[in-house]
This record gives sequence, structure tokens and C-alpha cells, in this order.
Amino acid sequence: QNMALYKSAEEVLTQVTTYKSSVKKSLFASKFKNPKQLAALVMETLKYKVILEEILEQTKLLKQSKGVSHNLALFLLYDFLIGKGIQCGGKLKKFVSSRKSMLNSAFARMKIRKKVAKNEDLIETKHPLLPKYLRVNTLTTTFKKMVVALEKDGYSQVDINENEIELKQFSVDPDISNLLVFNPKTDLHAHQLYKNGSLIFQDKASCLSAFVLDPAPHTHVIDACAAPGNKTSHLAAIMNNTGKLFAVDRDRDRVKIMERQLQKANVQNCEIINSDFMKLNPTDPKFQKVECILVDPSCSGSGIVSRDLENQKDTNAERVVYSTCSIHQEENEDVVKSALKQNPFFKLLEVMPAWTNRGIKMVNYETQKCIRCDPAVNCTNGFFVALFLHNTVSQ
Ligand SMILES: C[S@@+](CC[C@H](N)C(=O)[O-])C[C@H]1O[C@@H](n2cnc3c(N)ncnc32)[C@H](O)[C@@H]1O
Repeated sequence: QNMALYKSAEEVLTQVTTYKSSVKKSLFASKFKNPKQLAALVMETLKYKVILEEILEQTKLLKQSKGVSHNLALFLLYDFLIGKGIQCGGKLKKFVSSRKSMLNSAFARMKIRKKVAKNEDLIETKHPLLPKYLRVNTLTTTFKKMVVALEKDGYSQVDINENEIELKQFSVDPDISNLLVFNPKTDLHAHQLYKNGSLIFQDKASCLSAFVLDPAPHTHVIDACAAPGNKTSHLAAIMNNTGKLFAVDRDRDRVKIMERQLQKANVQNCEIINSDFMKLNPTDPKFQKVECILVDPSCSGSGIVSRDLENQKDTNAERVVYSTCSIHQEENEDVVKSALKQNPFFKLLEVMPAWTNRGIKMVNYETQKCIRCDPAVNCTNGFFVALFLHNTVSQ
């Protein structure tokens, strides 16, 4: 009895760790008869996940288990060591109780090592700090001038792992041009180079969208969900203020912020359009030369991409980037799949082949051509980027 509790918790965690859903959504979708009990077990176990993983590793528990998965073992360990005790009988209870002393002593050793008396003190509340990324705005300065200015100010350029950068040091990002990496505690908000628009705070993940779209100089580009304009000014920098940028956003307040930001960044090739992108008329003559579109919506629940791409039957769009700051498959690969289904005249192009963290492969769809970012793996915020190319365009 109550074996179903652990099995349901295992299902929830598997959904979450394979990026299929969020904790809340998969708890909600679970059919387990006592949702409160399930939620409590899942949430409590997640709090201790890091140390439970350590115990799993040290005791090599999974090597001795038949039919107990990694995720299931986490819940059993939580309940046995920290929670209410194992809440079921049968195989699972036996699995744990026959290893009682080994587990208890591994847990005791860990507490001594970490110098904690209470279980609560084992909870990892601190997320690892991400490095601070600043993009050099080539519309107001050059990369060389920026390096000289920073060095003059006591910063030294280093060539080390992004996690090891100290205060007053910076490195050049190996993937994205004109991106500098600083220690997480660096604060340049009061610095002249930030105030005059030469340095723009922009996480590496967020720089990937414009970098991947990579519009050639003189092209016409739509940034469909543009405010507050970080990617817009990045696009303008890549195009060196040539061609034409349409920065669209439906939120008036955010558009106002964008106006200021674009001015500060010396963006000169941009027309701001305060509108729902879906309501734009794709046959409007002013969009006829549009070749590239960047879609960076706050939430893809609206299925915005599929319809965006459909709209493009009437324009000349060749390259479309879809990016999100979500790690969930339903907002990423699932959206890409349905966009491709509805728009067979677009195909996926491989984004940054050397990037190892790829999109989740889906049957019949090459979603591994997309890329993902993960705080733990890539030292950036969570992110997803897909690049679509019109079939008629050669790569
Ligand atoms: C993630 S933010 C964009 C961030 C921006 N690309 C940047 O890098 O600074 C999403 C934006 O999409 C806008 N948005 C969402 N749906 C939209 C739609 N249908 N038409 C226009 N803007 C939309 C929101 O108002 C919000 O400002």
C-alpha cells in the first residue's frame, strides 16, 4: 500500500528532469488520489535533492537495486532519512530497511563533514552565481577601445574558465563576439561605460538569438517581441546600423523603456511598432523586404510561432529564430514541432554545431538541431534557440 505515492512522485520528477513539464504542472496532472501528500513529498525531496544525490553516489545504492530508479530512490531516501519514514510496505520498504545501517551512517558522516546538526541546515538555498555578461556595444565603441578602457580602469583580461574569474578581471566569451565575462559580483551600473551605452548587461543565453539569426548588413528584419530591446540593439549592432529593423511589442510601457534603451545604445536603423505582432499586415509594402524574423515571446502558449511562420507565406522571410528563456519541452521542442508541421516550407538549421547542450530529439523532427542552455551546464540562464530556414534558400 502507498507504493503508488512513490511511483507518482517518480513520474513527476521524471517529467521535470527531462524538461517535459514544470513541477507544478506535473503535480497538477498527476492522478494520485492524495494530491497534498504527493506535493509535500515532491517539494520536500527537491529541497534536499543535492545532498540526497550525494548519498546515492556514495552508497552506490543504485548498483544494488533492481527496479528502483534514480528518481524513485531519491524519494525513498528522503522519507527514510529525513521525512516520515518509508510510507509503504512490500518491496520498497524492504529495499531500504535491509540497508538501514549503511544509509544511516552515510547520512551521519555527511552531516559531520558539512558541520551541520539539523537536517534543515543541509538545504542548499544558494544557487550557484552565474558570471556577469556584458556585451560591448559596437554602435558606440569598438571592442579594442573597450578593452583599453577597462584595462585603464584596473581590469585585467584573463583567459580562464568563466567560473574562476575574480573581481577586476574579465575574459572574452569564446562563443559570442563582443561579449565579455566578469565575476558575478561585478557591479558596473555606476560605471561611465555602462551609462553611456557602451556596455550592455545581457546574459550570454540572451545574446544567442541575434547571434544565431545573424542578419547580413542591409537586410530588413522584424524583432517580433522586442521590448525592452536588448536583442534589438544586438541585431542593430550586428547589422552595423544598416538595413531596417522593425521592433514590435504590444506592451506600451515596455515599448517606452525600449525607446530609451535603443536611443542610449545609438540604434539608428529601427522603427518601433507598438502593436500585437499577430495583428500586423504581412502584405504591408513596408514589410516586403523582410528576410529575417526574431521571435522571443514571453510565453509560447499562444502558439505564436506557428502562426508567425504561416504569415510569412506572404512575405519573403528566409530566416526565423525562435527563442525562449524556458527549459520546458512544451514551450520549446513541442512548439518547433508544431511550427514545422504547419509550415512544411520551413526546415530547421543546425544552430552552433559545436554547442553540446542540444534540443531534445523528437521522432521525425530534427529538434536536436536546436540548442539549449542550462545554468548548471553552460553558466548562463536557461534558454532555447531554434533557427528555421525557408526551403527555397540555400544554406
Ligand atoms: C521575453 S520578452 C522579450 C525580450 C526582448 N526580446 C529582449 O531581448 O529585450 C517578451 C516580450 O514579448 C511581448 N509580446 C508577447 N506577445 C506578443 C505579441 N503577440 N505581439 C507583440 N509583442 C508580444 C511582451 O510584451 C514582452 O515584452
